[in-house]
Amino acid sequence: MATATSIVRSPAALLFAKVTVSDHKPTPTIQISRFPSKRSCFTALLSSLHDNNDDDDNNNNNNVISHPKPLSSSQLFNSVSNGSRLRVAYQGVRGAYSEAAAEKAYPNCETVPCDQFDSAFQAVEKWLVDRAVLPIENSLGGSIHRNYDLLLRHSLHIVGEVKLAVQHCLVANHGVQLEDLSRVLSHPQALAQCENTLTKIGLSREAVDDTALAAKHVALHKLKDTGAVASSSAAKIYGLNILAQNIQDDCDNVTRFLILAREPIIPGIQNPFKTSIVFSLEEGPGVLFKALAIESRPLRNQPLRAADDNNGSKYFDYLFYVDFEASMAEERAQNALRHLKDPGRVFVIEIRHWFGFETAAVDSQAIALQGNVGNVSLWL
Ligand SMILES: O=C(O)C(=O)C[C@]1(C(=O)O)C=C[C@@H](O)C=C1
Repeated sequence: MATATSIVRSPAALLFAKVTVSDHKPTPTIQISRFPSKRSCFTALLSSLHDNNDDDDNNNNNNVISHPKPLSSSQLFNSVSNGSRLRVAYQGVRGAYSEAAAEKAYPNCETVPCDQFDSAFQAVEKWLVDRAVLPIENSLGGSIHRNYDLLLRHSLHIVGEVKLAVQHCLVANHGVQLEDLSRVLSHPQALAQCENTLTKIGLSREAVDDTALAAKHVALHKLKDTGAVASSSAAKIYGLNILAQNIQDDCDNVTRFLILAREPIIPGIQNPFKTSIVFSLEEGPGVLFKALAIESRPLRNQPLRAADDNNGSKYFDYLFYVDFEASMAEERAQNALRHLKDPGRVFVIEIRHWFGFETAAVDSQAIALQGNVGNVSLWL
């Protein structure tokens, strides 16, 4: 029944979670200093969501900036959702994979770009949007540690998941050839997913907040020596040329996104259900093994994907994330959790959270908000 386990070190600033789905190491990244830091910018209003007077962009503009500005934390205090269409927050700018994931989850939704993951969480909490769709793991790059951390810091509920096949393109301005490029910009996960290809081409890599932002930057600044790893839709939106398609190191490159809402879903048994739990353990040899040696685990012959970090574990507390394919409305899931919490077994210190979400149906609240979208499927 368990499908995934990852281990996250706390405190959050020292997150080193990983899932052993690949031996790819994330590419070391450098933040591009020319990009204004939006992390500390708490001043704009929601009206500027549709405002074209973007600082960096406006000075260098061509026609690529007539898109909503990403929502930043300040806007969260000054605006309200108009409640007409389902509004779904994602991190990034237009053309990011996260936007595609949001549209896959809710085809008729209004997607709302956010500058940071944290802004997307806050946008839901402050009723600016109805849902957030955020990446949590990728089949090549591993866990998105920041979102594991934010899940614990915020009080949102996982109400669904959506998997997106991610096919990266190498994009550049028209007239620029592959041999003109010396560097490439993208999201660190995207750079990691294309590591072999980029190394073969011999491009230096620089990280930005999302793939579409990389494409936008290349277009706005009319860069001749720099390309971006981004989606074909980002290339289209920002008027770039696709130099190479499907450049990820493995053609099966899938990112799993979580769908977050203010209200939890009531566990049911009609549809396939997943439950996510987060717990901490006492230190000691074999405690994780004992915790997961749940007799009621029906698929106990299936190996768990587990990640461990051998360095210095005594200095950190660890949190364990486990997803299992069962609903808390089912006895077997209740037994599994009871087993984890069994005082006779003492090693589970606390179960911090659990989230239940359906894996085969659209969340019904969203259907009500969206109107008639009965044929929508959230799942691959
Ligand atoms: O940069 C984007 O376009 C994103 O949506 C982010 C993100 C990620 O965080 O993993 C999403 C999917 C891909 O795996 C690459 C990047």
